[in-house]
Amino acid sequence: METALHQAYQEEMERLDRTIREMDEHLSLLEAVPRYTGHDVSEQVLESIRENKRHNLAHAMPEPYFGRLDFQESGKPEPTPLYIGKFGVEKADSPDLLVIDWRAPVASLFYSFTGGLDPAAYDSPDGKIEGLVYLKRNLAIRKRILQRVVDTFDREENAMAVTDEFLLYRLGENKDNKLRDIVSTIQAEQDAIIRAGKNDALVIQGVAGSGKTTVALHRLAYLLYQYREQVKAERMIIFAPNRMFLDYISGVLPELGVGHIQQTTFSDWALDLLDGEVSLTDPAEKLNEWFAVGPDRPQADDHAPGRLKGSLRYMQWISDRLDSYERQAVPKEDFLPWDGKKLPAAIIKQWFDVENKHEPLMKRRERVMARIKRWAEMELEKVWEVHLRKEHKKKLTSRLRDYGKRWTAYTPFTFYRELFETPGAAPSEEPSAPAQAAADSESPFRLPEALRETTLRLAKKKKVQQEDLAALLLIRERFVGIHSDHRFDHTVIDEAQDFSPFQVALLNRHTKNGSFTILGDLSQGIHAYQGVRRWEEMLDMFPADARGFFTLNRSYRSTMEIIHFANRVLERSPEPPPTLAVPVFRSGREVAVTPVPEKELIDRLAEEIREFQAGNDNGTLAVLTRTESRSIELHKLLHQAGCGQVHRIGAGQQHYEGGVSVLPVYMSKGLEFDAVIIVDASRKHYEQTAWDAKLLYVGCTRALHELKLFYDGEASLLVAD
Ligand SMILES: Nc1ncnc2c1ncn2[C@@H]1O[C@H](COP(=O)(O)OP(=O)(O)OP(=O)(O)O)[C@@H](O)[C@H]1O
Repeated sequence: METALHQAYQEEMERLDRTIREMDEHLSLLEAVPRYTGHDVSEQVLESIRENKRHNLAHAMPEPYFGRLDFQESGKPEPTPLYIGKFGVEKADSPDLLVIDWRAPVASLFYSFTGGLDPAAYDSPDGKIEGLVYLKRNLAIRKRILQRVVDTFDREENAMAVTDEFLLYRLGENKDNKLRDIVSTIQAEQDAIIRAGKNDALVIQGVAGSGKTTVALHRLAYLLYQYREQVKAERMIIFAPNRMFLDYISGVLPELGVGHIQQTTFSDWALDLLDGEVSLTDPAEKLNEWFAVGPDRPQADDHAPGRLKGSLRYMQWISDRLDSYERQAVPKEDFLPWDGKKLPAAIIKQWFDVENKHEPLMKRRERVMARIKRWAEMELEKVWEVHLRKEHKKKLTSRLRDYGKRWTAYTPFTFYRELFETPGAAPSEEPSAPAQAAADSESPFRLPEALRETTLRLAKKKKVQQEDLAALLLIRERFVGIHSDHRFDHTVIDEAQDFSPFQVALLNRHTKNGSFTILGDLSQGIHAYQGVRRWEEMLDMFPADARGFFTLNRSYRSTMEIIHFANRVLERSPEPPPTLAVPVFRSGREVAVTPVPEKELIDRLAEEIREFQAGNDNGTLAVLTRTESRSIELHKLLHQAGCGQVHRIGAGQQHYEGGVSVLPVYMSKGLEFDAVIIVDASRKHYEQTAWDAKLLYVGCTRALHELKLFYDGEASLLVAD
């Protein structure tokens, strides 16, 4: 066995030497060709191919490949060793490949092959290709030096390695402040998602740490490679919960050689489209209200404002209002440019309804108004008497102005605000167009009076809440349409359990062919006042033959001890989930639930932080609090206790710095830390409710290697022995 390993190592060293030499030579040849900057199109194309090769060679050189698969295609005399890397690399003197891009069809075998002597197959552009796998080998190369060789399958022994040594090695590493790529250790169930067809809306339910975010980013890189003629990076978009999270994931795509993909939050994107017409209320206010401790917290049921305004019924209600407005927008009176001349209302309506039918509403209004003016001017030319014509002209100008006033030009916000002006949406004496429309509707949807009042009160200050944004964008779409710059080839929604069906339906209108990757975890649905309860709320929006539902149950982030502990928290919830996370076989320290009286807390935390910093150079540690005010308090006290650099993460945070951080649990969602200390894990702070269980679950599953919980008084029933 030892000799076999030694031989394999020797063989791979030689192969690596040859590969790097060839790559060096190839790069030198390409560098020797002067860069073309002229206007000849075919020369430009050749230059861009050369530049792409230079880029790939330069980026691939330090770690040219990470895997080898010996595959004998049916009908071929012998197996061919295929080397798989982050970038495809051609030989200098032929189009043959030295290294195969991980996204190429044949490379899928490296990920999907899980052992056995039976033929394996992959989908190529020419159809299914079958053959036999002889060897699957992982290789770690760092800075051009071969460091490890691990065979996970050898046909002669017909055995798949029991544990994926390579995966465990990667998972055991400490993490810094950025998420990393996983190309060398993508698992079969993740690969199936990454390579799923472009024109499907994929919804992925994955337990905490199952690689959802990572997989979604790899999927983007795959789509760009596989459908390079149809999708462009600039027309792909990732929606994430906050800017700090975007900063945290920002390294993965460049590592995969992919740039220029739009990355935003739904609020930022919406406010940008609304051209600064409205602003949002401070999100911290809402978070503090929803995440308050004890009876002060509002009920997060279907009547919560976010659930109501995020529902498809609300979307329908807005849409009905717009339909009604469309039916009634044209004034009912004829247009009289001057006494004795008339443009019948029926004709104006015909211009609006038929001739400009496919234009958005405000454009139609503009066009029809211009046409009325043209008509009147032509009529004016027929008047020969000069002084009469002058008089008519004057009249025309003022009557056009009056007519325009009767046909209000709304902005998305002014239209939306008017919907809330009439109590109970009942018609007033002189109803405005939207209020009249609201009254006319047969839709059974009624907005609760209190919500109407709050919305109106804020609107008077030109403020809205996050849950109003989808409605405003829907109105905007009907008023001015969607510009091609705002249509996406593919849309990723991360932490989608916190998105509302209305938001997804709206994004669907901006996304070509329903091409989506929607990922989340219902067990982490801590924003229950706005998010979904069941994935069907989103899935049902897409045609049955153009959607896919995947589940990821293996958790890669945390040790077995942490996952088992976090699972127990969910099991003690009044609403336990149907499936729990399955950890990979990686063992670490036991989770500690320790009583720490309040007066000793700061000293104890300071000691933990110092100990951690002494043993972990670039490690990350998080102190997770139940509320934001508590994190402000602890941050200050730790600072006074001389704890050095401790970052506080609040609602408006833009960057994640790594190191030691203090933050409320709800802000930690999506992030991960080498070690986590949850403070206030007491009965008072975490009750045995479904929501608190989710909150605590999120906190526990942020830890990679070590988890501690401190409580004062009685431990929460969710974690007590
Ligand atoms: N196949 C893999 N190989 C190596 N590491 C992996 C693999 N899959 C996931 N990981 C690691 O597991 C961790 C969790 O990944 P990620 O954040 O993408 O999961 P998630 O499902 O989005 O988590 P959460 O829902 O808890 O935010 C990351 O450190 C990631 O690098």
